[in-house]
Amino acid sequence: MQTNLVCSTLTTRPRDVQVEEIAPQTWVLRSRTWEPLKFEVEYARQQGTTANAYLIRSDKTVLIDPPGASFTDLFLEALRQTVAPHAIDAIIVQHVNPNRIATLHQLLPLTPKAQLICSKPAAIAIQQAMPEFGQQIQVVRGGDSLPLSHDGQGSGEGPRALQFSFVPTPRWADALCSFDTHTKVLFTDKLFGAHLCGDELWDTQWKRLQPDRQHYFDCLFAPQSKQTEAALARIADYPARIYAPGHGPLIRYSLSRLTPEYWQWCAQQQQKNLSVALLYASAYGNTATMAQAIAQGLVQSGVQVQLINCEAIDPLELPAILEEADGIIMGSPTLGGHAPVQIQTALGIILASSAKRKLVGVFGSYGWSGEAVDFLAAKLKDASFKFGFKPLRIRFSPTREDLDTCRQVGDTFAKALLKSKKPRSVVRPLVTAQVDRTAQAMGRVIGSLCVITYATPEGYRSLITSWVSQASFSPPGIMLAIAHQQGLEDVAQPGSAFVLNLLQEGKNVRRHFARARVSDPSQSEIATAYTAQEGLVLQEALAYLECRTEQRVQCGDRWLVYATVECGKVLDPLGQTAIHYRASGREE
Ligand SMILES: Cc1cc2nc3c(=O)[nH]c(=O)nc-3n(C[C@H](O)[C@H](O)[C@H](O)COP(=O)(O)O)c2cc1C
Repeated sequence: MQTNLVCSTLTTRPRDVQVEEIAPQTWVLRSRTWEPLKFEVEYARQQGTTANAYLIRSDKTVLIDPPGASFTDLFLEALRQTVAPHAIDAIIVQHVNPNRIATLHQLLPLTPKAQLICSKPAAIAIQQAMPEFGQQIQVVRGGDSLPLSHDGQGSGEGPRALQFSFVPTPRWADALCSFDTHTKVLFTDKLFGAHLCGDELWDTQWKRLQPDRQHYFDCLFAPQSKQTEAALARIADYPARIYAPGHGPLIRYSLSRLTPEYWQWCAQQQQKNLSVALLYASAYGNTATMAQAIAQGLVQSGVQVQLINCEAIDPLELPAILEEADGIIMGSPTLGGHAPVQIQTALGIILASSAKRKLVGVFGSYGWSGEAVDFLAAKLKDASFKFGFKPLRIRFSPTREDLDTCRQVGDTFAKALLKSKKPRSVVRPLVTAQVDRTAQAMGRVIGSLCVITYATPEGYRSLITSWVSQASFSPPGIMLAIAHQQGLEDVAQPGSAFVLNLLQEGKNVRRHFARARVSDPSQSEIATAYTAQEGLVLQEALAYLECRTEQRVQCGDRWLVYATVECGKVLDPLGQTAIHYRASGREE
C-alpha cells in the first residue's frame, strides 16, 4: 500500500536516471518514469516503471541492457557522466525489441570498439534492423562466458567472468541471463521484475512489493509457466547473492524467498483443470500485446495458458501441445492481405489433428482490411469448431480500452470453456452426490479407456471398457473385469487371444463404440489393421497390446481375467492415454 502512496505523490516528477553502485565495480543506471509508460497489461497497476541497465567496470567495461526509446537521450547523458562511451568493450543485449534497437542506433556510433553480445535469435533481429553494425555482433550460447578480468581481483577465485544462460520463452525467444562470478550478481532481465517506480533501489520493503511482483508474474510469466520453469532450472546452479532485474527494485533481501515463489506460481498454473493453447504471431508487437491481455483474462479466470509464439516454435512440437489443451485461441496480424506463414502452418496442424469439440477463438491486429482474422475464423468454422468469443480485430496498436476488451474476451472464453466441460467434471458428481455417496466415491476410481478386439467364427468383435489395469511385470500381464452379460465370454476363456487397444485423448474414437454393445470394427468406418497373429488393431489408438488369457476368477457380477501380454506397440509417441472419468461407481 505504502508503495502506491509513494508513487502517487511523485507522479509529477520528470523522468530521470538514478545511478548507484550495487556491488564492487558494478553500477545500475535506472531510467525512471512515474507515469505509465505503455498500455500493456503488465503496466495496469499504473505505478510507472524503471528500465534498469547495468555497468561493470572491471578490466573490461561492459554495459548490460540499455533502455528503450522512451529514455534514450536521458540514458546516454547519464552514461556519459559515468563512463566514457568509447571505453565500453561490450554491450550485452539480454533481449532485443524495436524500442531497444532505437537506443542502440544512437549508442553504437559512440562505442566503436564494443562487441554487441546476444543470443542467436537476438542477433538475427539486430542484423536485420541495423545491418551496418553486423560486424560488431557476437553470438553467445548457454554455457559461454565473457572474461571480465585477467585474475581473481583479490577474491581468491579464478578470473572474473560473466557466464551466460539462454532462457527463451515464447514472449522473449532470445532471452539471456548473465552471472558475474566475482560479485555473484545475476542479471535476470525479465525474470523477478516488477513495474513500479520509486527511490528505493533495493527490496528492503519486500513484503510491500509482493502484489506488484505477483501481478508482474501473472501478466508475463503465468502464460508461459513451463518455459519459465525451464529458465529457473537453468539459472538454479548460480550461487547468486543479488538478482539484478530489468525492471523495478533489485533483489537482495528476499532472494531466497522469491525464487521458490516463482517455482510455486508456475506449478499453480499447471495444476489448473482447464488449459488453453494461445497461438500467435506478431511482426510489430500489436497482436502480441492483445495475446498477453487475453492470456491475463484467462489466467484471472482460473485457466492455464500455454502462450505460443508461432514464429519461435518448431511446428513439430505443436500436436502434443494442442492435444493437451482444452481450448485453442489463434492471433494473427494481417500482412499483405494474409496471415503470416507460421500461422497458416499452425492452422493446418489444428485442422488436421485437433478434436473438433475443442473451443476456439481468433483475434488479431490489422491496418485497413484485416483479412487474416476472417480467414482463420472461416477455416475453423468450416471445420465445425465451436467459438468461445466472436472474432476480435483491433486496428494497429491496442488502446487501454482495447486491452480491457481483450481481457474480457479471455474471461468470456474461460467461462465458455468451463461450461463446455461441466458435464464431465462438475455437474454430474454433484447431482449423484445426493443419490449415492458410496457410488460417487467409487466413481473416482479411473481407468484407461480401451477397446478390446478379438476374433470369433462370425467375424471380429469389440467392446469398449476402462476396467483394465496392469497386473504383473514378469511376465507382463494385465487384469480385466468383464461382466457376464457383456458378450465377452470368449475372451474370458483361458487360451483366448485378444488385442487391447488403448485409446488416445482427443481422438474421440470412443464415439464409434456404443457402450456395452459388441460390434465389428473391421466392417465399420474405423481405420483398422491386422497384426501378424491376425489381431485387429484400431489405427487411431495410442497403443495396442496383444494378449492371451491365462486365468479367470468369478468375482461378484464379473469375471476377473488375467492375461499375459505377448507383444505391443505405441502408435503415437506424442499422444496421451484417454482416461474414463466416471460420475459414479455404478457406471461401466
Ligand atoms: C508490410 C505490411 C503489410 C500490411 N498489410 C496489411 C494488409 O494487407 N491489411 C491490413 O489490414 N493491414 C496490413 N498491415 C497493417 C498491419 O496489419 C498492422 O500494422 C498490425 O498492427 C500489425 O500487427 P502486429 O504488430 O501484430 O504485427 C500491413 C503492415 C505492414 C507493415
